[in-house]
Amino acid sequence: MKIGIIGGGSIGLLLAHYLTEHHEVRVYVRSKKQMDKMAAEGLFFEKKKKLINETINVSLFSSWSAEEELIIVAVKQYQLPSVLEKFRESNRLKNCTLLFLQNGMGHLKLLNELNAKTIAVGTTEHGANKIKDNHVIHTGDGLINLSVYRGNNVSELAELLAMPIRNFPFKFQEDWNEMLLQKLIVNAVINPLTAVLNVKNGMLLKNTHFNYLFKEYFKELSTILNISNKEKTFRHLEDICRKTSENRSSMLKDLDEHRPTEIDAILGFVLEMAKEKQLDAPFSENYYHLIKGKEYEGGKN
Ligand SMILES: NC(=O)C1=CN([C@@H]2O[C@H](COP(=O)(O)OP(=O)(O)OC[C@H]3O[C@@H](n4cnc5c(N)ncnc54)[C@H](OP(=O)(O)O)[C@@H]3O)[C@@H](O)[C@H]2O)C=CC1
Ligand SMILES: CC(C)(CO)C(=O)C(=O)O
Repeated sequence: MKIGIIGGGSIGLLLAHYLTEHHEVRVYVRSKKQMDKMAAEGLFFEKKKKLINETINVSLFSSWSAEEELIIVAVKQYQLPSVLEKFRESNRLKNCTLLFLQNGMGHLKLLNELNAKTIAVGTTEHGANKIKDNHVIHTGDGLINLSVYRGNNVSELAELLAMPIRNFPFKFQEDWNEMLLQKLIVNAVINPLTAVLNVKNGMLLKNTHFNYLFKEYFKELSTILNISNKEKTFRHLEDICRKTSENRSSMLKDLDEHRPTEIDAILGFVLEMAKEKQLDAPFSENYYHLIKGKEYEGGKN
Protein backbone atom coordinates (compact mmCIF):
# COMPACT_ATOMS: atom_id res chain seq x y z
CA MET A 1 0.00 0.00 0.00
CA LYS A 2 1.12 3.56 -0.66
CA ILE A 3 1.52 5.46 2.62
CA GLY A 4 2.26 9.16 3.01
CA ILE A 5 3.59 10.36 6.36
CA ILE A 6 3.13 14.07 7.02
CA GLY A 7 5.86 15.36 9.35
CA GLY A 8 9.41 14.06 9.60
CA GLY A 9 9.63 14.44 13.37
CA SER A 10 10.22 11.75 16.02
CA ILE A 11 7.04 9.76 15.32
CA GLY A 12 7.03 10.40 11.55
CA LEU A 13 10.58 9.06 11.14
CA LEU A 14 9.90 6.13 13.47
CA LEU A 15 6.88 5.15 11.34
CA ALA A 16 8.87 5.60 8.13
CA HIS A 17 11.46 3.11 9.33
CA TYR A 18 9.00 0.40 10.38
CA LEU A 19 6.36 0.79 7.65
CA THR A 20 8.94 0.64 4.84
CA GLU A 21 9.25 -3.11 5.54
CA HIS A 22 5.85 -3.85 3.92
CA HIS A 23 4.68 -0.65 2.25
CA GLU A 24 5.63 2.04 -0.23
CA VAL A 25 6.30 4.95 2.11
CA ARG A 26 6.98 8.64 1.46
CA VAL A 27 7.68 11.18 4.20
CA TYR A 28 6.53 14.76 3.62
CA VAL A 29 8.61 17.36 5.46
CA ARG A 30 8.31 21.12 5.50
CA SER A 31 11.94 22.25 5.28
CA LYS A 32 14.09 21.86 2.19
CA LYS A 33 17.08 21.44 4.49
CA GLN A 34 15.57 18.29 6.03
CA MET A 35 14.50 16.94 2.64
CA ASP A 36 17.98 17.44 1.17
CA LYS A 37 19.68 15.82 4.16
CA MET A 38 17.40 12.79 4.10
CA ALA A 39 17.74 12.44 0.33
CA ALA A 40 21.54 12.73 0.43
CA GLU A 41 22.33 10.65 3.52
CA GLY A 42 19.22 8.52 4.08
CA LEU A 43 17.58 7.93 7.44
CA PHE A 44 19.56 6.82 10.49
CA PHE A 45 17.41 4.65 12.73
CA GLU A 46 18.82 3.80 16.16
CA LYS A 47 17.63 1.36 18.77
CA LYS A 48 19.57 -0.01 21.75
CA LYS A 49 22.80 1.46 20.33
CA LYS A 50 22.31 -0.36 16.99
CA LEU A 51 22.31 2.01 14.01
CA ILE A 52 20.68 1.32 10.64
CA ASN A 53 21.09 3.60 7.63
CA GLU A 54 18.37 3.27 4.99
CA THR A 55 16.86 5.05 2.01
CA ILE A 56 13.47 6.66 2.61
CA ASN A 57 11.45 8.51 -0.05
CA VAL A 58 11.08 12.12 0.97
CA SER A 59 9.32 15.19 -0.48
CA LEU A 60 8.23 18.62 0.61
CA PHE A 61 4.69 18.73 1.97
CA SER A 62 4.09 21.78 -0.25
CA SER A 63 4.28 19.37 -3.23
CA TRP A 64 1.93 16.74 -1.71
CA SER A 65 -0.93 15.78 -4.02
CA ALA A 66 -2.89 13.05 -2.16
CA GLU A 67 -1.47 10.16 -4.17
CA GLU A 68 -1.38 7.72 -1.28
CA GLU A 69 -4.20 5.51 -0.05
CA LEU A 70 -3.25 6.06 3.59
CA ILE A 71 -1.99 9.40 4.92
CA ILE A 72 -0.58 9.41 8.45
CA VAL A 73 -0.44 12.82 10.09
CA ALA A 74 2.44 12.95 12.58
CA VAL A 75 2.74 16.66 13.40
CA LYS A 76 2.08 18.20 16.82
CA GLN A 77 -1.51 19.20 17.55
CA TYR A 78 -0.77 22.94 17.28
CA GLN A 79 0.84 22.36 13.86
CA LEU A 80 -2.32 20.82 12.38
CA PRO A 81 -4.00 23.98 10.96
CA SER A 82 -1.53 24.44 8.08
CA VAL A 83 -1.72 20.71 7.23
CA LEU A 84 -5.52 20.76 7.25
CA GLU A 85 -5.56 23.84 5.05
CA LYS A 86 -3.63 21.91 2.39
CA PHE A 87 -5.94 18.91 2.82
CA ARG A 88 -8.98 21.12 2.23
CA GLU A 89 -7.47 22.41 -1.04
CA SER A 90 -7.11 18.87 -2.43
CA ASN A 91 -9.89 17.46 -4.60
CA ARG A 92 -8.43 13.95 -4.23
CA LEU A 93 -8.80 13.77 -0.46
CA LYS A 94 -12.08 11.89 -0.84
CA ASN A 95 -10.06 8.85 -2.04
CA CYS A 96 -7.78 8.81 1.02
CA THR A 97 -7.86 7.42 4.51
CA LEU A 98 -6.39 9.83 7.03
CA LEU A 99 -4.86 8.71 10.31
CA PHE A 100 -4.20 11.34 12.99
CA LEU A 101 -1.75 10.47 15.77
CA GLN A 102 -1.83 13.61 17.93
CA ASN A 103 -1.93 13.50 21.72
CA GLY A 104 -4.94 15.09 23.39
CA MET A 105 -8.45 15.51 22.02
CA GLY A 106 -8.52 19.22 21.18
CA HIS A 107 -7.96 18.50 17.48
CA LEU A 108 -11.09 16.38 16.94
CA LYS A 109 -13.35 19.32 16.17
CA LEU A 110 -10.93 20.34 13.39
CA LEU A 111 -11.35 17.00 11.62
CA ASN A 112 -15.11 17.17 11.10
CA GLU A 113 -14.96 19.38 8.03
CA LEU A 114 -12.54 17.15 6.06
CA ASN A 115 -14.08 15.20 3.19
CA ALA A 116 -11.72 12.21 3.32
CA LYS A 117 -13.08 8.71 2.72
CA THR A 118 -12.21 7.60 6.23
CA ILE A 119 -10.78 9.46 9.22
CA ALA A 120 -9.00 7.38 11.81
CA VAL A 121 -7.33 8.43 15.04
CA GLY A 122 -4.60 6.71 16.98
CA THR A 123 -2.60 6.83 20.19
CA THR A 124 1.12 6.16 20.29
CA GLU A 125 2.65 4.28 23.19
CA HIS A 126 6.17 4.24 21.74
CA GLY A 127 8.94 6.59 22.79
CA ALA A 128 10.87 8.22 19.96
CA ASN A 129 13.36 11.05 19.80
CA LYS A 130 14.59 12.78 16.65
CA ILE A 131 18.12 13.98 17.35
CA LYS A 132 18.96 15.22 13.83
CA ASP A 133 16.89 15.92 10.71
CA ASN A 134 17.62 12.36 9.53
CA HIS A 135 18.32 10.50 12.77
CA VAL A 136 15.68 9.04 15.09
CA ILE A 137 16.10 6.94 18.22
CA HIS A 138 13.44 4.41 19.23
CA THR A 139 13.66 4.99 22.98
CA GLY A 140 10.72 2.89 24.17
CA ASP A 141 8.84 -0.07 22.70
CA GLY A 142 5.07 0.14 22.74
CA LEU A 143 2.21 -0.03 20.29
CA ILE A 144 -0.08 2.15 18.24
CA ASN A 145 -3.81 1.94 18.93
CA LEU A 146 -6.09 2.72 16.00
CA SER A 147 -9.77 3.48 15.78
CA VAL A 148 -12.19 4.80 13.17
CA TYR A 149 -13.44 8.29 13.92
CA ARG A 150 -15.56 8.74 10.80
CA GLY A 151 -16.41 6.63 7.73
CA ASN A 152 -16.91 2.91 7.32
CA ASN A 153 -14.40 1.93 4.66
CA VAL A 154 -11.60 0.49 6.75
CA SER A 155 -9.69 -1.36 4.02
CA GLU A 156 -6.46 0.64 4.48
CA LEU A 157 -6.49 0.16 8.25
CA ALA A 158 -7.26 -3.52 7.72
CA GLU A 159 -4.24 -3.80 5.43
CA LEU A 160 -2.03 -2.13 8.04
CA LEU A 161 -3.28 -4.52 10.71
CA ALA A 162 -3.00 -7.56 8.46
CA MET A 163 0.74 -7.18 7.90
CA PRO A 164 2.34 -7.35 11.34
CA ILE A 165 5.72 -5.68 11.77
CA ARG A 166 8.13 -7.13 14.31
CA ASN A 167 8.44 -4.90 17.41
CA PHE A 168 5.93 -2.44 15.99
CA PRO A 169 2.37 -3.64 16.62
CA PHE A 170 -0.87 -1.88 15.72
CA LYS A 171 -4.01 -2.64 17.72
CA PHE A 172 -7.54 -1.90 16.57
CA GLN A 173 -9.89 -0.34 19.13
CA GLU A 174 -13.67 -0.28 18.58
CA ASP A 175 -14.32 2.83 20.65
CA TRP A 176 -12.28 5.88 19.55
CA ASN A 177 -13.60 8.01 22.42
CA GLU A 178 -12.58 5.52 25.10
CA MET A 179 -9.18 5.00 23.42
CA LEU A 180 -8.41 8.74 23.29
CA LEU A 181 -9.78 9.35 26.81
CA GLN A 182 -7.47 6.72 28.32
CA LYS A 183 -4.45 8.45 26.74
CA LEU A 184 -5.77 11.94 27.51
CA ILE A 185 -6.04 11.28 31.22
CA VAL A 186 -2.44 10.03 31.35
CA ASN A 187 -1.15 13.10 29.53
CA ALA A 188 -3.48 15.46 31.41
CA VAL A 189 -2.15 14.34 34.81
CA ILE A 190 1.51 13.52 34.19
CA ASN A 191 2.49 16.18 31.66
CA PRO A 192 1.36 19.43 33.36
CA LEU A 193 2.35 18.24 36.86
CA THR A 194 5.88 17.21 35.84
CA ALA A 195 6.26 20.35 33.72
CA VAL A 196 5.21 22.70 36.53
CA LEU A 197 7.18 20.85 39.22
CA ASN A 198 10.19 20.24 36.94
CA VAL A 199 10.49 16.56 37.91
CA LYS A 200 10.74 13.18 36.18
CA ASN A 201 7.51 11.17 35.96
CA GLY A 202 8.44 8.78 38.80
CA MET A 203 8.66 11.62 41.32
CA LEU A 204 4.84 11.98 41.17
CA LEU A 205 4.63 8.62 42.97
CA LYS A 206 7.73 8.94 45.16
CA ASN A 207 7.31 12.41 46.68
CA THR A 208 4.33 12.20 49.07
CA HIS A 209 3.37 15.86 48.55
CA PHE A 210 3.46 15.59 44.77
CA ASN A 211 1.59 12.29 45.05
CA TYR A 212 -1.18 14.05 47.00
CA LEU A 213 -1.57 16.51 44.10
CA PHE A 214 -1.46 13.62 41.60
CA LYS A 215 -4.37 11.88 43.36
CA GLU A 216 -6.51 14.98 43.91
CA TYR A 217 -5.97 16.12 40.35
CA PHE A 218 -6.94 12.68 39.00
CA LYS A 219 -10.22 12.88 40.99
CA GLU A 220 -11.09 16.19 39.33
CA LEU A 221 -10.19 14.98 35.82
CA SER A 222 -11.99 11.67 36.11
CA THR A 223 -15.19 13.52 37.07
CA ILE A 224 -14.92 16.02 34.21
CA LEU A 225 -14.09 13.31 31.68
CA ASN A 226 -16.73 10.99 33.10
CA ILE A 227 -14.31 8.06 33.43
CA SER A 228 -16.41 4.98 34.12
CA ASN A 229 -13.94 2.67 35.88
CA LYS A 230 -12.03 5.18 38.01
CA GLU A 231 -10.04 2.64 40.04
CA LYS A 232 -8.83 0.72 36.99
CA THR A 233 -7.92 3.96 35.20
CA PHE A 234 -6.04 5.21 38.25
CA ARG A 235 -4.05 1.97 38.46
CA HIS A 236 -3.23 2.32 34.74
CA LEU A 237 -2.06 5.90 35.34
CA GLU A 238 0.18 4.82 38.24
CA ASP A 239 1.51 1.98 36.12
CA ILE A 240 2.52 4.35 33.28
CA CYS A 241 4.16 6.66 35.80
CA ARG A 242 6.13 3.74 37.21
CA LYS A 243 7.14 2.39 33.78
CA THR A 244 8.25 5.84 32.61
CA SER A 245 9.65 6.90 35.99
CA GLU A 246 12.97 8.04 34.47
CA ASN A 247 11.28 10.06 31.66
CA ARG A 248 11.02 13.78 31.51
CA SER A 249 7.51 14.17 30.06
CA SER A 250 7.11 15.59 26.56
CA MET A 251 5.63 18.78 28.06
CA LEU A 252 8.60 19.29 30.36
CA LYS A 253 10.96 18.67 27.42
CA ASP A 254 9.03 21.14 25.26
CA LEU A 255 9.43 23.81 27.95
CA ASP A 256 13.12 22.91 28.46
CA GLU A 257 13.68 23.41 24.74
CA HIS A 258 11.59 26.61 24.54
CA ARG A 259 9.00 25.03 22.23
CA PRO A 260 5.23 25.42 22.48
CA THR A 261 3.55 22.62 24.41
CA GLU A 262 0.41 20.60 23.59
CA ILE A 263 -1.42 22.08 26.61
CA ASP A 264 -4.33 23.38 24.49
CA ALA A 265 -4.97 19.93 23.01
CA ILE A 266 -4.85 18.38 26.48
CA LEU A 267 -6.06 20.76 29.22
CA GLY A 268 -7.74 23.17 26.78
CA PHE A 269 -10.03 20.28 25.87
CA VAL A 270 -10.60 19.37 29.55
CA LEU A 271 -11.57 22.97 30.35
CA GLU A 272 -14.03 23.03 27.44
CA MET A 273 -15.63 19.83 28.76
CA ALA A 274 -15.84 21.28 32.28
CA LYS A 275 -17.52 24.42 30.95
CA GLU A 276 -19.98 22.41 28.89
CA LYS A 277 -20.92 20.32 31.92
CA GLN A 278 -20.85 23.33 34.29
CA LEU A 279 -18.28 21.63 36.52
CA ASP A 280 -15.62 23.36 38.63
CA ALA A 281 -12.08 22.64 37.45
CA PRO A 282 -9.71 24.46 39.82
CA PHE A 283 -6.69 22.17 39.32
CA SER A 284 -7.08 22.05 35.53
CA GLU A 285 -7.49 25.81 35.30
CA ASN A 286 -4.43 26.45 37.45
CA TYR A 287 -2.20 24.00 35.61
CA TYR A 288 -3.42 25.32 32.25
CA HIS A 289 -2.43 28.88 33.14
CA LEU A 290 0.83 27.83 34.80
CA ILE A 291 1.90 26.07 31.60
CA LYS A 292 0.70 28.90 29.34
CA GLY A 293 2.64 31.31 31.58
CA LYS A 294 5.78 29.18 31.28
CA GLU A 295 5.35 29.05 27.50
CA TYR A 296 5.05 32.84 27.54
CA GLU A 297 8.22 33.18 29.61
CA GLY A 298 10.09 31.07 27.06
CA GLY A 299 9.83 27.85 29.04
CA LYS A 300 12.66 28.74 31.44
CA ASN A 301 12.31 26.65 34.60
N1 LIG B 1 7.76 11.49 20.36
C1 LIG B 1 7.11 10.61 21.10
O1 LIG B 1 7.73 9.74 21.72
C2 LIG B 1 5.60 10.63 21.19
C3 LIG B 1 4.83 11.56 20.49
N2 LIG B 1 3.45 11.51 20.56
C4 LIG B 1 2.62 12.47 19.83
O2 LIG B 1 2.85 12.38 18.44
C5 LIG B 1 2.67 13.66 17.82
C6 LIG B 1 3.95 13.99 17.03
O3 LIG B 1 4.99 14.13 17.99
P1 LIG B 1 6.55 14.14 17.63
O4 LIG B 1 6.82 13.33 16.43
O5 LIG B 1 7.26 13.83 18.89
O6 LIG B 1 6.74 15.69 17.28
P2 LIG B 1 7.98 16.37 16.52
O7 LIG B 1 7.98 17.79 16.95
O8 LIG B 1 9.20 15.56 16.70
O9 LIG B 1 7.56 16.26 15.00
C7 LIG B 1 6.61 17.03 14.36
C8 LIG B 1 7.09 17.20 12.95
O10 LIG B 1 6.05 17.75 12.17
C9 LIG B 1 6.64 18.62 11.23
N3 LIG B 1 5.66 19.55 10.70
C10 LIG B 1 4.98 20.52 11.33
N4 LIG B 1 4.16 21.18 10.49
C11 LIG B 1 4.36 20.62 9.27
C12 LIG B 1 3.83 20.86 7.98
N5 LIG B 1 2.95 21.84 7.76
N6 LIG B 1 4.26 20.09 6.96
C13 LIG B 1 5.16 19.11 7.14
N7 LIG B 1 5.70 18.84 8.34
C14 LIG B 1 5.30 19.57 9.39
C15 LIG B 1 7.72 19.32 12.02
O11 LIG B 1 8.61 19.91 11.11
P3 LIG B 1 9.78 20.92 11.57
O12 LIG B 1 10.82 20.05 12.24
O13 LIG B 1 10.23 21.48 10.28
O14 LIG B 1 9.16 21.88 12.52
C16 LIG B 1 8.29 18.15 12.81
O15 LIG B 1 9.31 17.51 12.11
C17 LIG B 1 2.40 14.64 18.96
O16 LIG B 1 1.04 14.91 19.10
C18 LIG B 1 2.93 13.91 20.20
O17 LIG B 1 2.30 14.30 21.38
C19 LIG B 1 2.81 10.57 21.33
C20 LIG B 1 3.52 9.66 22.04
C21 LIG B 1 4.97 9.59 22.04
C1 LIG C 1 3.33 8.68 28.88
C2 LIG C 1 4.10 9.99 28.95
C3 LIG C 1 3.61 10.80 30.12
C4 LIG C 1 5.52 9.55 29.15
O1 LIG C 1 6.39 10.55 29.49
C5 LIG C 1 3.90 10.76 27.67
O2 LIG C 1 3.17 10.33 26.79
C6 LIG C 1 4.48 12.10 27.45
O3 LIG C 1 5.49 12.45 28.07
O4 LIG C 1 3.90 12.84 26.61
